[in-house]
Amino acid sequence: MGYLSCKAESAVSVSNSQTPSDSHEKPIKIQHFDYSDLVAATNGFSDQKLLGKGSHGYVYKAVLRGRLVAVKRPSRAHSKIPRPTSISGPEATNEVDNEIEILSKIQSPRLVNLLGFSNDTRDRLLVVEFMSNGTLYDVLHSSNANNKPPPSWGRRIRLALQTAKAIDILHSSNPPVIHRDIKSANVLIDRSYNARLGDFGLALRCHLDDYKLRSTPPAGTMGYLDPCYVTPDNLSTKTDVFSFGILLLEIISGRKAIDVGFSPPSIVDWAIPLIKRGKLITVYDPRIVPPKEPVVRKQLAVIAAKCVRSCRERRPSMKDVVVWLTGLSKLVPLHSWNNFNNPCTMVETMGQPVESRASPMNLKPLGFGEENFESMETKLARQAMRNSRRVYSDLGFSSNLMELMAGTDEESEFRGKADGHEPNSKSGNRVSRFGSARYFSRGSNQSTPSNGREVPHLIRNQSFGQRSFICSKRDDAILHASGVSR
Ligand SMILES: Nc1ncnc2c1ncn2[C@@H]1O[C@H](COP(=O)(O)OP(=O)(O)OP(=O)(O)O)[C@@H](O)[C@H]1O
Repeated sequence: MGYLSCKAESAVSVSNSQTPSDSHEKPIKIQHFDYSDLVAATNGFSDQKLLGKGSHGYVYKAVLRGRLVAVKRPSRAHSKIPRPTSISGPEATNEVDNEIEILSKIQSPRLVNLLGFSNDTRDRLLVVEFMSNGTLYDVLHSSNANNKPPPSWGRRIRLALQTAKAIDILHSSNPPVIHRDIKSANVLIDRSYNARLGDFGLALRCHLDDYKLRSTPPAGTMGYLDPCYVTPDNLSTKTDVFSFGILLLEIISGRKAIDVGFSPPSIVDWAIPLIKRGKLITVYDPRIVPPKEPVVRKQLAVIAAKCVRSCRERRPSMKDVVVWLTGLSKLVPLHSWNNFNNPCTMVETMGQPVESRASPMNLKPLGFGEENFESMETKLARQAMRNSRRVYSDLGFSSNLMELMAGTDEESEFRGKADGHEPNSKSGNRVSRFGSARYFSRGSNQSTPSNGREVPHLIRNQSFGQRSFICSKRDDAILHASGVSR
């Protein structure tokens, strides 16, 4: 096939000298596979081995050298035509070499990593890590068809965070990599239900002033494409930030980026006016109860709104997004996404939808490749969870929230509320901290150290004594909750 180039070979030699982003993972040595071995491993590219079909070609399941892998084969029929749902970028034929070139220089547990490619230059095949749990698109939009419950909020935030980390890794590499095709169909779910970013066919690895960037026509997928990206020199990392914002809206709402069943069909045109008017509940996926914690509800929506700002200079960096989502992941109870110890008790305790009980997403133990989210506080929180306690952890998150919610025109409707939520504020909202909780009685700035006493249940014991959690304003209280309660 005419699209083959020697770029892949040179990329491999570079790759072996690279260290992966996560030092605990062994670097993958990119291998050359005999074309005939790949044909044999896919039973001659049989339908039984077919995992899926994209606009660039077909993906097959195979076992190679004792390892389960995915083999990507560009379609000749599609090799010369643009992606059907995409705005045309480089020809599909170049995407294979592009993917090899990019992925051989960057490896991470947050990416669908390249394992090798075929040595036959007429039919270049990519061998990448096998992702056994489909795509984020499937998780969000095919759960009804598969008779699977939609993912819990804890799970969704975690998938969003892992995707954000993947993009941040790309943007932080030198030279930066701009993915250009961030979408839920390109986020794959591995065997431990972690999100991994894949499909680097359109990615560009270059500095912003490189000729390569300035000479590459805009590309991406309709519904996710940054409206600012109309000429090559408009490309920046903020282009990916916009697409991530769309993906986050998709995670929040459970609706597709473009869905003619909605008016307006574009998710951004539909969701952002609702968010600006403070109608957050309307934006949340109707299939499950929205996140209980108002701060989570607000902040998820605000992060998405910030990412899709029309002025790209005002969009956050992916690093900011990672920090914010990390804060949120710590506010959402661990057991809504890690409830394998006693799922039923936890689901009932937390008032999460009952369907979560049956969810393999929720019941599957987190295993190999799991992100190490366990700071000291979350370890304590996990311990508390085993004792059927409710856990929150803020880890200084409140200040991020203030920064996030205040000070911008777009979020002005949140500003008043955010001010009222300031920790230790005169409004008397209490603050508690795990292990050394300080209770603030309503209407008082006097605090009392907890000396390790247990904090009563925030929601159930609404009339708990003088040192209450101001349960009549429990939403406010939750905002700063960082303690453990029974
Ligand atoms: N590494 C993988 N492991 C398991 N399944 C995969 C893997 N990569 C892709 N697939 C499956 O193959 C399908 C097609 O993937 P592919 O990347 O070719 O296209 P896409 O991203 O869905 O669409 P497009 O190419 O238009 O962006 C995916 O939807 C997924 O179901």
